[in-house]
Parts: sequence; C-alpha cells; structure tokens
Amino acid sequence: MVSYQEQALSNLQDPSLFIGDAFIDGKWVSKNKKFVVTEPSTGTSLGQVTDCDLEDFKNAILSAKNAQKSYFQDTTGASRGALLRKWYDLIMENKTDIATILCLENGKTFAEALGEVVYAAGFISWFAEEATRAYGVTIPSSTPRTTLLTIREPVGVCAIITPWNFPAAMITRKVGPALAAGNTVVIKPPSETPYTCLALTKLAVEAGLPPAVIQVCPTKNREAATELATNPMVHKISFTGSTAVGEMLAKLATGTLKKVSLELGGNAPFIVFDDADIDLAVEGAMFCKFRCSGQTCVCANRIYVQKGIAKQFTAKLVEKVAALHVGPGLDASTTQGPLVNRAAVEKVASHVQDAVSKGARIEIGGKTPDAAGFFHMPTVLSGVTPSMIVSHEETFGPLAPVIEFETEDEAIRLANDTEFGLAGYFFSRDVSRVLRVGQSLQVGIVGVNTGKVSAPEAPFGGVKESGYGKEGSLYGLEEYQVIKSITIGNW
Ligand SMILES: NC(=O)c1ccc[n+]([C@@H]2O[C@H](COP(=O)([O-])OP(=O)(O)OC[C@H]3O[C@@H](n4cnc5c(N)ncnc54)[C@H](O)[C@@H]3O)[C@@H](O)[C@H]2O)c1
Ligand SMILES: O=CCCC(=O)O
Repeated sequence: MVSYQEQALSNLQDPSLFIGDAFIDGKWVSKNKKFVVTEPSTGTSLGQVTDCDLEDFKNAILSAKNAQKSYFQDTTGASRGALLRKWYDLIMENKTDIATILCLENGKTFAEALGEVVYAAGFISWFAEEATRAYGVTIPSSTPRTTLLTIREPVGVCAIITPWNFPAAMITRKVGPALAAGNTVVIKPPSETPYTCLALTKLAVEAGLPPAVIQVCPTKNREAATELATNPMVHKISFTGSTAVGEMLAKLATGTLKKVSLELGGNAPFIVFDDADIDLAVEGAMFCKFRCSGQTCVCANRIYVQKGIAKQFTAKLVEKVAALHVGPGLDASTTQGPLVNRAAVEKVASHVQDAVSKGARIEIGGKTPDAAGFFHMPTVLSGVTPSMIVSHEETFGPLAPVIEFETEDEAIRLANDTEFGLAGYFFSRDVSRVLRVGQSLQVGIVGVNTGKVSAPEAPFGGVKESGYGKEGSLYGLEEYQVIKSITIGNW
C-alpha cells in the first residue's frame, strides 16, 4: 500500500527538491551514516538524511571561509541583491512543492505551510533590497585636515542554527541578511525538518549564488554541531531555539568572542481588557494561540481576561475551537495539524494534567486522540491560576489557559512576571491604555488589537531570557555586519 507520505511525494512537480544529502564545499554529500526524519501525522519515516560529523563541519567552515572574501569583493550590494531576487523568484515558482515537503516534515496544515513559504521568501526579497542600503557615515573630525568615515563590512563566516517549527522562515530570516551583507553561511538545520532547508539550498544554487557561500550540515550529532560555536573561523552565530541551548551556545561562543544573536523561548501574555472588541480578541487569540498547533515562539501562552468579560470571551473562544478540525496537514479539511513529536504531545498533556489537578476546568479538548501520529486536541482551560505550570512555562502546543484578572495594574504585573520577554498582546479600545500598556509590557514585540505581529519588515526579537538581536526589518542587516571607521589624516 502506498503510504500517506509516498503519495504526497509522488505528487511533487519537481521531485529533485526532496534531498537527503548535506551540501558542503559546493557539492551534495551523501554519507552512510543517516538519521530518520519522521512524518508527524503518522509517526512513521519520511526519509533518511546524511548525518554530518565533526569533520564535515570543519570542512564546511573552511570552505565557507575560503569563499567569503571573493564573494564579498567580487560583488556589489546591487549584484548580491539581484542574486537574492532570483532566489526569491525560484522559491515562489516552487512554493507548492516546498510547502508539501514542509508540511510532511513539520506537520502544519498545507495552508499554513504555503503561508510560511511565502513569508520565508519575503525575507529574501526584503534583504535583496536592503543589500543596497548598507550605508556608512562621515563624521566631522575634531582634528584639522582629517576625514573620518565609516563603512559596513560583512562579519565573515556565519553559523546558522534553527528550530523545526518554521523550517523555511527561520532559515531565510538569517540567511537572507547574511548573504546580502556579503557573508557566507554554514547552516545546521533542525534534525526534525532538514528537507525544507535542503530544497531551499538547491534553489539558491540554481539562482546563481556561488555554491560555497551556503553550506548545509544536517546532523543529530550535537557534539559535531557544537563546532559552530567554538571554531575560530566562525565570526557570527545566529541561533533560534530554546533558551537552554541558546545560553549554552552563547557561553561557548564567548571563547572566540563571536558576534551572537539569540532568538529564544517565549511565554507570551495575551490580555483582553473589558473595553476590548471581544470578537476581535477571540479572532486574535485563535490566530496566535493555534498557529502551527501552538508551536510558535510568539504564541499566546497565557490568556488574561478581565473578570467582567471572562465568561463571554471563553464561550466564544470555545465555540471557535470546537470548529477546528484536527488531522494530517495535507488533508484539505484539516485546520490543526499534529505536533512535532511524541514528547511535544506529552508536554501539553502534562500541562493540562497539572492545571486540572490544581483546580482548572477543561472547557473543551484536553485529550490526545486515539490515532497514530502526534496529535493533541485543541484545548481551552478556565479557572487557571499563577501556581499552575501553564502560567509560567512555554507549553508550545494547542492549549489556551484562561486566567481572570481585575485591574490593569494586576494584568501588567502578571504579564511581566516571567523571565521571558518575546511577544505580548493586548486588546483595548482606550487610546491612553494602548499607549500605557504598550510601554509597560517587558517584551520585544507587542501586538495591539491583533494577534499577527510577524512580517519581513517588522523587527523581530526579544528581551530578558528571550534573547537579543533583531531579525527582519531595517535592523536585520546590521546583525551580520561590522562597522569599520576609517580616519584619513593630514590632507
Ligand atoms: N525567538 C524566536 O524567534 C524563536 C523562533 C522559533 C522557535 N523558538 C523557540 O525554539 C524552541 C523550540 O525549538 P527546538 O525544540 O528545536 O529548540 P532546541 O533549542 O532544542 O533546538 C534548536 C536548534 O538547535 C540545535 N541544537 C541543539 N543542541 C545543539 C548543540 N549542542 N549544538 C548545536 N546545535 C544544537 C537543534 O538541533 C536545533 O537545530 C522554543 O523554545 C521556541 O520558543 C524561538
Ligand atoms: O516561532 C517563532 C517565529 C514565528 C514567526 O516568525 O512569527
């Protein structure tokens, strides 16, 4: 019998985009040692991918170093932008195939996968433009007959390490600016979802980017991947993932004083004040709680609702959740896909169990369906209190805990009572409150009357233990540049 994934792969318009090799020194590399990638809606194998070892990482880094100088010196911002624009065009031409591959390895619905591919491509076109805007300045000198100016230069070899929840967009949000600025990159894609990154890489080479500017080393071998944080030829490490791994890599990177950007875990508060448009707030909660089945770093993790409207808000939220259809991502009727693996399902279940044991009520969901694959039913809990795990730990799953509050001060205090500070949302029609609360939330990204805060032009990044550095936007390029000052004296 043809499996779900075999059927889907046989429908690819360009089957050559489904690649299980590493890409090192401009060549596709297949090794005997492989690891299995699992299709999350069936829990069975999607395929096997080359498992890079320490030698492979060292070779990739050396090749990226050798390629970097001429890549930068032989191109201009405009010509690098043109290459990136070509890559963007190829991604868009192949978006259905890439979305199918993404859907198969990550589990998100096909509509979401397609949305992610377009979002991911958006970073390439954004930084194709930004490549031409690497401005320096002239600074009036305090010394006579002297000119002081600055230029922006690439950092050198950039290590890129990303998570599985956005297999395309987390790659392009880093690789786009890195290549635009004239760097070369060594990517360690997530071992759960390496295929999307490899397909994007194939298209980058087809677009005409010099092959050695992108190196991809898939692996499950964490020791080998750690080379990216310690090798002295790497000058920048850009990491997206959990706070624990990010902190560990940052510590290692200080050994050779690398430039570091960290996009880490979140625990986003989502506050609904009693002057809010409740339907709009429910719509926002549905988007930013259940996107990617609750597995985004900017997902609403704690939903605070002012007491007077809590029952009404919860009832409307439950009605919308009841309409969700859980199933494999490629099924046309599916609106909620599986989670990434068994451990993710168990984490959601344990958060539900903990909350219920401490007095929370399951309004809907709360179960793991009796099906193959890694599913958890979308769940709404009411009566949640700060003592429950859901109030302080990122669930990373389809669990919406509703917590009641009485005053604005209390909501802000609860919202900020966390070591994380990535995204925060609130709904209110009071202009003064919008300005007050917007400034009071200790986060890097605020959504007011919307649950949608991500776009190539929007600065993305957190504060506190959610990390540092900004991605996308007019700030994203400088993360991959160094400013050099040049003093021309005695003229
Ligand atoms: N802030 C953001 O922009 C953002 C975006 C997406 C996800 N996240 C966070 O990511 C987490 C989920 O992702 P995850 O479970 O894949 O995180 P993770 O930290 O386990 O893994 C992230 C990446 O790091 C790699 N890695 C792990 N140990 C390593 C080591 N020793 N050396 C080199 N690489 C290593 C993994 O293989 C993966 O590619 C959540 O906490 C989520 O909030 C943050
Ligand atoms: O998971 C984190 C990234 C999500 C996004 O870019 O909106």
